[in-house]
Amino acid sequence: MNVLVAENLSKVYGSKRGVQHKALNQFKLAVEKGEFLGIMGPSGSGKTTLLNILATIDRPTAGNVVINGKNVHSLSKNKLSKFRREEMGFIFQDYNLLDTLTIGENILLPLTLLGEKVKEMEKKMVPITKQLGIDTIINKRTYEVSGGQMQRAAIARAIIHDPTVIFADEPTGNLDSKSSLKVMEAFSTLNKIRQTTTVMVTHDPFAASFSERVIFIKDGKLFNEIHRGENRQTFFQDILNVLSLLGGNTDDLQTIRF
Ligand SMILES: Nc1ncnc2c1ncn2[C@@H]1O[C@H](COP(=O)(O)OP(=O)(O)OP(=O)(O)O)[C@@H](O)[C@H]1O
Repeated sequence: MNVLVAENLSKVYGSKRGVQHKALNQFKLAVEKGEFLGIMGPSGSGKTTLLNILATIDRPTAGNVVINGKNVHSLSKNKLSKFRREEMGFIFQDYNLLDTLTIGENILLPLTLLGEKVKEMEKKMVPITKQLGIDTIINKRTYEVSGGQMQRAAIARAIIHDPTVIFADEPTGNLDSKSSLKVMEAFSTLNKIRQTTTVMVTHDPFAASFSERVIFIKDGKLFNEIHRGENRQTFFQDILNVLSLLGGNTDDLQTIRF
């Protein structure tokens, strides 16, 4: 069953000089329930534009996004805010945790906004923080924990209200290779256990190799897509092969971790 469908998405940006740029061109995408999808492509290919439109942060020039049967860009402002709170989770490169709250309070934020009882909230938090290996740091502040721990807390926050879909934007962008491994292992395991649909944009082939399918974008269009088999290492090599065919910004390949 598809929980996220994008139909013929186009995005045209205008420039000050009146020149138009087509960042997305009739883009189609269908994501199945529980799938972990990676989106890759050279700098400027349209990844962020696509993620922002899917996550309702930006609007398409043409086309539709249907999540859980709802045409999200046609919802009223109030209905869209409610939909975002209940059905979406977000993970950002720079974690976006609030420094004034403890790690636990940050994780519980989506449930606090939904008005859940404290006991219920804590019951939900325990298995998730254990799974992510951050159950011992919930009373700490952000400045007392590492980047990897902050990103695992951000993952817990994104998943705690059981959203229909999680959108992740470069989740390993600020992490070293050891932390990236821990974060991606925990993230993909949690995604499998809870069957939470995940859409992740990344430049990092190592992070992408934890997805079940990777789509590659070039000039606002689908360039290729590959599926993971049993072996993550083989998938990693397959991703590198497509990236070398794709060309683009060679800086992207300098961050590769083997
Ligand atoms: N607000 C905007 N106004 C005008 N052009 C834009 C705007 N946002 C993006 N673009 C252009 O649209 C194209 C796609 O940009 P986008 O940020 O989606 O690419 P990307 O694949 O995410 O790149 P990167 O990997 O560098 O983040 C680029 O050519 C970019 O310059």
